[in-house]
Amino acid sequence: MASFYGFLKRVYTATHPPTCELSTSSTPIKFGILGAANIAPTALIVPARSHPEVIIYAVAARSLDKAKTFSGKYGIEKVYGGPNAYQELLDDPEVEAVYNPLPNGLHYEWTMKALDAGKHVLLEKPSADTAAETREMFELAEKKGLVLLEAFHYRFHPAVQRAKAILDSGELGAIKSVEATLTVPRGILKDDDIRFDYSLGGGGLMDMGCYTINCLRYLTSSNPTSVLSATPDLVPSKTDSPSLVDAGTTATLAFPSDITGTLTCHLCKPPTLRVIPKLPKT
Ligand SMILES: NC(=O)C1=CN([C@@H]2O[C@H](COP(=O)(O)OP(=O)(O)OC[C@H]3O[C@@H](n4cnc5c(N)ncnc54)[C@H](OP(=O)(O)O)[C@@H]3O)[C@@H](O)[C@H]2O)C=CC1
Ligand SMILES: O=C1OC[C@@H](O)[C@H](O)[C@H]1O
Repeated sequence: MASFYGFLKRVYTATHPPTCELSTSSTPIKFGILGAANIAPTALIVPARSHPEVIIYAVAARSLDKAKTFSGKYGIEKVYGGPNAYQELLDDPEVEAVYNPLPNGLHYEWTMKALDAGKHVLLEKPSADTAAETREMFELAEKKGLVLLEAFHYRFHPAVQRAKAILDSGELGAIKSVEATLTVPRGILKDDDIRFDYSLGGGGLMDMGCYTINCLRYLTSSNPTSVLSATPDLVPSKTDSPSLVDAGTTATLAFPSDITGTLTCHLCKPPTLRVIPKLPKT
């Protein structure tokens, strides 16, 4: 009972973190946000309130009204709105770091522009549509001495780090197989969500699947060598052309040392009560 109470308390504190005074001893890093995205308050604006070393200084949105409403709601000082708003934010010399929560298909373009403008970037996952684009972004950041970080928050969770430490210690013996599952229950995402739009880098594997692939690679400390099987559940097409995006995918990948990794991801999974990790079949 005490641990359940502790769990509720941790969830509450995570969503309602304490606020703090701005640091007087150092100058906080000024962040600008590209797009008034749904995820921005949860991922950055609210958590930043308990970090005196960071200030959310500016937001840019394609509509000035939307940008103003957003900045008013979250107390953001500087507002950019209209078709050139993103570039205007990047041109603002006060902005030192940029948060890029644009649709996946725009990550590469605006991260390259932000790096070109000399800004550090916190980039939403998945970093880009292709490995080549991702490499280019990280190479540019390195060349310019800027920080570019993909927002895989799960990598900072103590539970994941503990699981990794146990596996790395060898106390369970050699890894034989790893499973990673991440799904969104049906009915949460609307049909017009960016996640279902191929032209914006949508798809279940791109959205939830990027976590599961990342997790398999992280826990096995290796990269897959081949795809043993992959079964997409395609979003029904609204036209005569075949659907280009998956709502979800299940795949098994081969890793070095005869390890297999199985991933399951889905954006509209029928409701399930399974939230507790299950033990592997022996
Ligand atoms: N790390 C995490 O836990 C999470 C990460 N994400 C990632 O964050 C990103 C954004 O997700 P989410 O906040 O849910 O998405 P939203 O649809 O809420 O936000 C996307 C933003 O992109 C801007 N945009 C620019 N061009 C377009 C376009 N052509 N069509 C649609 N939007 C456009 C919009 O900004 P404007 O205001 O200028 O109109 C909009 O606010 C995704 O990459 C997603 O994978 C999402 C949720 C959780
Ligand atoms: O963490 C997340 O949860 C819900 C997803 O759709 C989102 O894009 C993802 O990053």
